[in-house]
Amino acid sequence: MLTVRAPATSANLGSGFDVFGVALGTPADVVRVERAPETTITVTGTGSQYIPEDPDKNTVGAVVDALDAPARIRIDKGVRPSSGLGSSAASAAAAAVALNELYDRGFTRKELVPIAAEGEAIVSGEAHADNVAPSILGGFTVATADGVTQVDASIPLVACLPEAVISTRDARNVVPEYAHMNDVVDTVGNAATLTVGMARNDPDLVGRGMEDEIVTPERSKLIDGYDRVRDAALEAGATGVTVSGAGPGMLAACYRGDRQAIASAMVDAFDAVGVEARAYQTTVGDGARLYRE
Ligand SMILES: Nc1ncnc2c1ncn2[C@@H]1O[C@H](COP(=O)(O)OP(=O)(O)O)[C@@H](O)[C@H]1O
Ligand SMILES: N[C@@H](CCOP(=O)(O)O)C(=O)O
Repeated sequence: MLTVRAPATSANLGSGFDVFGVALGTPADVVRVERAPETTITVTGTGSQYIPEDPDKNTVGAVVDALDAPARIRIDKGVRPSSGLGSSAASAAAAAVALNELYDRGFTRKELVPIAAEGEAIVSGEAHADNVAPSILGGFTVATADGVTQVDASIPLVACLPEAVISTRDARNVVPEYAHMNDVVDTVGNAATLTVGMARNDPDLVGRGMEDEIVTPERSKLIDGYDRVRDAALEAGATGVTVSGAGPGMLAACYRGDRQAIASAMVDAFDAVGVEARAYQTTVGDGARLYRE
C-alpha cells in the first residue's frame, strides 16, 4: 500500500488567473492506494458526504484512467470541497503521485501535472492546472499551455474559509469574456511584481502583485462580506488580499508576526456579517509527499 499527502492550494493569487498557484502548508488530503482488478473509491473526512465515490465523477477516477492504473483507493479529505482551496485538485494530485509509483509508470512530477489536471475537467469543465501543479510540485507555480515553472518560496499566508460553498464551475461563469487594455496592462504589471516577490520571498511585493481588476471584482461579489473581510485583513497588516481560487476562501499574504492578528480579523469580519469562518495560518509549502507502508 502507498500513501500520499497532497496539500491544499490557492490558485490565481489575483493577478494570475488560471496560471498562478501556491501550495499551502496546511490543510491536506491523504490518499491510500493498493493494486486491484477494478477501481473502487471510498471518501472520508471533511465534506466527504458531498463527494461522489463513483470513479466517473471523482477527480481521482480520471487519473486512474489516464495512468491505466486500477486500484482500491481511500481518500481522507482534509481540504473541504467547494472551498477555493483546491480540494478536488488535492485528491487528483495525490492519486497521480501514488498511482504513478504503484504501477511504476515512470512519469516525472512535472509530467504528472497534466495527468492530474484531467480530474479538474470532470468538476469544472476545464483541465486547468493551476491547483494540481503546486499540489504536486510545492512552492509557487506558473502553469501555462507550454508547461509549469516552479519556485520554492516561503511567504506567510492566511487562508480564511467561510461556511459557504461556491462551485468552481459556477464561478467560472462570472469571469468576463473581454477585458479593457488598461486593466490588462495593470494585471500584467501586478503578475510580474508578484512573481519577483515570490522569487525574492518578499511579502510586500507578493501582496502588491495580488491586485487584479479583471476577474476578482466579479468573483468577490459571490462572497458575502468580501469587502469587509478584505479591509479587516489589510488593517491587521496583510500585504495583499484576494479571492482564493474560485472562492469562497480568501487568501492574505503577510509577514509571519502578523498572521495571528490577520486570522482573527478575518474570522471576526465574517462573523460580523453572520458567516461562520475558520482561518488557516500557514506558509507557501511543500508538494505531495509519498509514504510506503
Ligand atoms: N476527490 C474529490 N475531492 C473533492 N471534490 C471532489 C472530488 N471529486 C469530485 N469532487 C467534486 O468537485 C467539486 C468541488 O470542486 P471545486 O468546485 O473545484 O472546488 P474546490 O475549490 O474545493 O476544488 C464538488 O462538487 C465535489 O463533489
Ligand atoms: N483557476 C481556477 C482555480 C479554481 O480553484 P478552486 O480551488 O476554486 O478549485 C479558477 O479560478 O476557476
